[in-house]
Formats: sequence, C-alpha cells, structure tokens
Amino acid sequence: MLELTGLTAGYDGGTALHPLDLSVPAGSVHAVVGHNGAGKTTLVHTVAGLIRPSAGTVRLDGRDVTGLPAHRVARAGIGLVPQGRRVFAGLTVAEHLRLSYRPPRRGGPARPSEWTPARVLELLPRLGERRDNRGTDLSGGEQQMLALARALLGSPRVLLLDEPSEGLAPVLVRQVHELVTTLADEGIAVLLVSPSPARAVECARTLTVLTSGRMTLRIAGEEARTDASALHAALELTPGAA
Ligand SMILES: Nc1ncnc2c1ncn2[C@@H]1O[C@H](COP(=O)(O)OP(=O)(O)OP(=O)(O)O)[C@@H](O)[C@H]1O
Repeated sequence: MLELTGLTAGYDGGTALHPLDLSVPAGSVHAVVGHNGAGKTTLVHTVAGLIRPSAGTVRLDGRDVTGLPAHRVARAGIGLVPQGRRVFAGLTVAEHLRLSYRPPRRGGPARPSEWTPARVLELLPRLGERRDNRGTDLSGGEQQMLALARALLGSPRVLLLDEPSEGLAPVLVRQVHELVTTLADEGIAVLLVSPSPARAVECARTLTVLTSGRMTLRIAGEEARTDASALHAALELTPGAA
C-alpha cells in the first residue's frame, strides 16, 4: 500500500504540487490524469525520491520513506518507469535485464512476487526476440517494454508509471494497459500517470485529476466508466474527446 499525506513539492521556491493525499492499495491501479504541466511528473518524482518534498509524507506499507534518496526508495520496493523510457543506447536488451535484476536479499522487504529476467521475458516475449539488440535499435514500444522490464526486475511492491503510452501506436497502448492490469492482479500497487483519461479509466480503481498542481477531482473508476461527464468536466474536455 502506497500512502501519500499532504505531499507538497516544487522547484526554486515555487509549488508545483500542492498538498495531496492519495493512497494506492496493493493489487490496484490509481490513475492520475491532468494536462501538460499539471504536476504529474513532479508527483511521481517526489514519491520516487528524485525530488525532496517541501511537506508531507510518503509511506510504503506503513514505512515512512519520505525524503530518502532514489536508490533507497527503489530498494524499499517502489519501482519507477520514467517518462521518456530512459534506456541505455549502448547496452543490449539482455545486458539491461542482467544489470537491473535485484535478487532478493535475506532480511530484505517482502515482495508481492519475485521477478527474474526469465519471468520478465515470459511476460514480454518481444524483448526475448530482441535480446541482442542495443537500446538505440529498439522501437518506441520496445523501449517502453524494456523500461517496464527494468522496473519489474526490482520486484517492486509499488510501480510508478509516468506516461507509459506516450508516443505509442494504439495497439501498443492497449497492450501497456493490459499489462498494467496484469501487474495489479499480481498484487502490485500501481500509480499510473497519464495526460489522457481514455485508457486510464479502463484499468483504474480510482482516478485523481490534477489541475495546476491541485487535485480537482477524485472518482472511482467504476463510476467514471459508467458516466465520464464529471471526469471530462474536470479536464475541460468536450464529451467523446478523451
Ligand atoms: N525542473 C524544473 N524546474 C522548474 N520548474 C519545473 C521543473 N519541472 C517541472 N516544472 C514545472 O512544474 C510544473 C509541473 O510540471 P510537471 O512536469 O510535473 O507536469 P506534468 O503534469 O508531468 O506535465 P507533462 O504532462 O507535460 O509531462 C510545470 O509548471 C512545470 O513547468
């Protein structure tokens, strides 16, 4: 369970994320949607330890991880799939997987399920076909799969996905969201950030709309699937435009 309480962050004295309360139970997806500049990446980076919050707390299964450096947050069980994928141009897929794998440590935090390179390749077979290709030779979709694979190899209890469908063809966008559902079914708590509510609505138990760094709507996924008008109003979308 990921729990954020009054989480606040910004840059150069300005506030990009106003106090936010949000929780993601294990085995569920919480989607945060909002336009460009709404504060979504700031939120994800603050949870991941890349930005130090100016106030508030981040708790993972009750443990306070607020303000820990990113590598310790990752080791505690919070995996990040960053926007823009960030794969290493010169490394092959197989090398990425080998370097990202973190075998369980004795006395380390409990993991909902153990991810090894072999298991990741079962989930993402395309990466197996491309195992000897370097980062630069991969398509956008393959890079996205590799970024996800790298995060999974830390066997996270919480997965932060920053705009995982950005720039992908519709068929791949669907695949990514199916994967997100599969990972939640494995017991992972998923925080999914997206500019567009269309796919997020399908897989999220709960959605939060951010506008200029503030929460302007929280709605159950079930409610939003039945009637998206409140979601569209919060995002100022015309009906059918999501
Ligand atoms: N490194 C930075 N320094 C100063 N201001 C920043 C920095 N990064 C983001 N901001 C500002 O913080 C606000 C929130 O940005 P953020 O990247 O979190 O939004 P976002 O919702 O992720 O947007 P996008 O969908 O475009 O990625 C914006 O006003 C942005 O200009």
